[in-house]
Amino acid sequence: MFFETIQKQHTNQLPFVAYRKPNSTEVKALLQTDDTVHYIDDYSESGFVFAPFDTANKSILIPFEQADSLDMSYSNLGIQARHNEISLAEKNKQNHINLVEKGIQAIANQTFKKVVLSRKETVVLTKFNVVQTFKKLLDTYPLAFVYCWYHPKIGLWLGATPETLMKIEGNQFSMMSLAGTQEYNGSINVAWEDKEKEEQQIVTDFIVNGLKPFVQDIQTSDVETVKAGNLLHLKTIISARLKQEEFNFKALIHALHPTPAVCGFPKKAAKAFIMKNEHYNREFYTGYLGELNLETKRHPRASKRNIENRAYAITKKSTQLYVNLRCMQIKDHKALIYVGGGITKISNAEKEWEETVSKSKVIKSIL
Ligand SMILES: C=C(O[C@@H]1C=C(C(=O)O)C=C[C@H]1O)C(=O)O
Repeated sequence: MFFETIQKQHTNQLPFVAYRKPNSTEVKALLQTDDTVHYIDDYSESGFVFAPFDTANKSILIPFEQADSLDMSYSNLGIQARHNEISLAEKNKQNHINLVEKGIQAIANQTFKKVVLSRKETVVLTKFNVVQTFKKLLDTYPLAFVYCWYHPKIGLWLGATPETLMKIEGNQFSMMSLAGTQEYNGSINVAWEDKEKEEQQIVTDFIVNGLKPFVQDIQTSDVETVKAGNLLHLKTIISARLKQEEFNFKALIHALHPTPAVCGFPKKAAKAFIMKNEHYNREFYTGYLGELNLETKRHPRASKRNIENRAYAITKKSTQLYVNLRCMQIKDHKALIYVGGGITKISNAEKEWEETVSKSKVIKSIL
């Protein structure tokens, strides 16, 4: 029923999102009942947010109140997509290498310390089915946040991202610093080079500094190696307590998004370089998505003698946002696959190209 309903919603050209959180067997969906485009204004809204890279553009909301919600238990069928070798257009390669070299030069000129440079790759689809593709992503990437998002006036996006932007529950707050990439070759006990360590440290430092006006008791975990599909990354979790529950969410988002995991440092100079030199529009790639101000009611545990307690429910608000990576947009019978990587002064352009090729396989392998 669940997948048929999504299919029907898509056929009827009505907005929806279907998603599964990392390591979970619950797949949820929100189905909007008309095709209005709802925008985020001050982040007090509640619903599923779909935000672009560029904060100059608006973030879209599927409001919980104006959508039917569905959920189902879905377990991994163990189907693993094959990582086929794909022939690559040489033109893409030269363009990306030129872009990365320009970035390295700008770092040498001290315009910024880090920049994340990306590209878009097109795969022509001979056959495509939205539900089948979503299921393949669910089966292949159980540890990722897997989603399928559709709005007839905006587009169709699917992805399997390894990166959490932020989680807020009551006044508990956490963010992930994820950067540095190498191919997974059977073990996560690997050594990392200085280039990867530095680019990840830049993200952690940026988050810790940017958070200071909003939180207290900041704690930073040890740096860990994590596996995401065919890749390994470096990860740190930064946790803290919000100074107050009614904080300025809009100011927090503007201070932290886009982080140097997807943009660069300092943010303003790196973003200006991206806008000027990438020569394509990232749209929602390297934006973020997820549940915003989801209210859940929990009944306190009542003892047998204390049945009347059950009448009281505690309402909790939670927000869980993910960075939109390892994603694609489906448009005109084509899959547009978005991939990028962090550049520092010691980057090697050829290696950066290969990193984007590895990242593109996450999506290509399920097409
Ligand atoms: C930009 C992407 O990924 C980001 C960049 C990484 C890197 O530079 O090593 C690693 C993880 C992500 O923070 C992408 O997947 O397109």
